[in-house]
Amino acid sequence: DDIPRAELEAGLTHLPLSPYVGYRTDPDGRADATTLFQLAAQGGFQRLPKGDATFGFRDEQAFWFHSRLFNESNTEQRWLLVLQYPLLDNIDVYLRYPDGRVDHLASGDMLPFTSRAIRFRQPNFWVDLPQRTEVELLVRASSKSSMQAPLALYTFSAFAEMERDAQLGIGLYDGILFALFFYNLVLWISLRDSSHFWYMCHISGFGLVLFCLNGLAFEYLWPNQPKLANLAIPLSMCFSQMAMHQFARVFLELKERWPLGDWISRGFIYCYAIAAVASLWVDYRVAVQPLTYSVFPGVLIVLYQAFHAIRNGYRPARLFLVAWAMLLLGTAMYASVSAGLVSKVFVTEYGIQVGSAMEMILLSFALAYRYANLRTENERVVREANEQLERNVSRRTAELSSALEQLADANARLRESNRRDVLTGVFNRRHFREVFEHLLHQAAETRQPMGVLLIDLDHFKKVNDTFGHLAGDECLRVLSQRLQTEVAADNAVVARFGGEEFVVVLPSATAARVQEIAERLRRRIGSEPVRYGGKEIVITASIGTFSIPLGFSFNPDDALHQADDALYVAKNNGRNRVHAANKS
Ligand SMILES: Nc1nc2c(ncn2[C@@H]2O[C@H](COP(=O)(O)OP(=O)(O)OP(=O)(O)O)[C@@H](O)[C@H]2O)c(=O)[nH]1
Repeated sequence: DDIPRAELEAGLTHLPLSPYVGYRTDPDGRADATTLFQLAAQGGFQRLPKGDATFGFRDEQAFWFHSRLFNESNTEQRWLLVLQYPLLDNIDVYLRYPDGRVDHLASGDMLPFTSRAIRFRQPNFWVDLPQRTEVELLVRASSKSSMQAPLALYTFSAFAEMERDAQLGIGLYDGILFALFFYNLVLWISLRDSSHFWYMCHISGFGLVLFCLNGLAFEYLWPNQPKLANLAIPLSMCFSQMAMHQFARVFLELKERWPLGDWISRGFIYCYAIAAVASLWVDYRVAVQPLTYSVFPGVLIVLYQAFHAIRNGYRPARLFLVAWAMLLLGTAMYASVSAGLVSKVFVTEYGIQVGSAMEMILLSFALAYRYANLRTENERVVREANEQLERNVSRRTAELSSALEQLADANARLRESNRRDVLTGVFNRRHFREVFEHLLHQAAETRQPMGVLLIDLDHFKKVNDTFGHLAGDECLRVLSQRLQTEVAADNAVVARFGGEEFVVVLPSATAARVQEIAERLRRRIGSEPVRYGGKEIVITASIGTFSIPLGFSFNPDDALHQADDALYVAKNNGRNRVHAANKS
């Protein structure tokens, strides 16, 4: 019998019972207290493994714990026995006093909350420990959840003090979660970014799981519905895991950035949806055990997704990864306790709270960072679009003004070609008429003399007949060039008047000057034969001139008529000569 008895010395206010507890498994759960008290007397109980009542998921129907309590000198006689794990289904406490009396107390989350000594999230019992009396404690615990039965004795005041601190911690934690929840609710409503919505789901799912696990959900949400309290654990686990994967999908933009990772997340989400529905029917243990274990690969895959995103240059994933590492640490610690891998100490028991609180806060930062990132990205896109637009506009403007220039140019050329005779390049008759009218008007106004010459090539029909029409064309071209160069110095206007007939207007020229120029032109035409196709074509011209007397005003038709008459005389007088209308 090497398990020591728990001795309550004077001044002691609380005592964890693990070092003083022996345990025994009850595979079919049918053993009764009387038998177990006998077994205890025979040393049939073992010390706790690693000195700690944490066993993980076990197949045995029940566990029995035995301890001898001896109030040696403590003035406090009424103690609170607390079972510091809220998820045990049934707990039976038997106290055997020296006089043979056995008290039986029952609690656990399969009984309504009111069965507890104190309304508190962990099962608890009043235990009378009179001074200098050994009381035997026998506890039967059964659970479909992980088997943990850390027992402790508290005086009422010590319990109140301990609980104050614990409630403060829990309040702080839930306060952080509530604040982040509502903060992101506001962000979601105002920004309409679904990542905030999934973050809220992630927070509330996670918070709900912890609320169930630490017994507060049973205490505050459904104190009289033990069944619902038990069902809430697998359901909230499924919900929190679905929200976690969905949040990761949205935050890390997996659909666009890593479709395979997206598919894996969706796979997890579908599995949890099925598990949630299944947990309504299947046994609690069957549901919770795989769910607890599935948290490991689930969190790891999200961790890997974050790594993947960082490797592909997605900056917001960095903070996400740090946040996730915190959660991973906390979750791993908690799950390890549940699985009985590590003992229950502060860091392992509250690691999940600390880790997840850090995670939630960091994720909130990550969301803000992501938002800022998106905004900068949007601004960049808008700026680039604007720059592109400006470039396009100035290019189009340049194109347009060049087109306008070309058009103006083409218009000018068109206007010019409208004035010119196609064959010879000198002004055509229509333009000549406009200019002539203007010049006549100007001459009358400024009282300047002016001359007009009508030049008709002699026997041009014969040229065509002899040398061909193309040769005739060449003659017309060459002669009109000669006319132009000959009178260029006199500001003269040269135009083709008809087939082989030209007209020349000489502004400011006196009658003598008109005669002189006409004579010069006639000589120039006749003196130089036109060369075409190796042949020399001699051409002469008859010219009729009309000098407008000073101070007289003529209309174009009358003036031309005068010149034409003179030309007619020149022709009749034998051609190749000049005749002035004014002389006749
Ligand atoms: N090759 C060519 N011939 C032209 C053109 N325009 C008119 N002619 C010819 O010029 C000739 C003018 O003939 P007519 O009016 O009889 O006068 P002509 O033969 O010059 O005789 P006179 O004027 O009396 O000396 C015609 O045979 C027309 O075919 C042209 O653009 N090119």
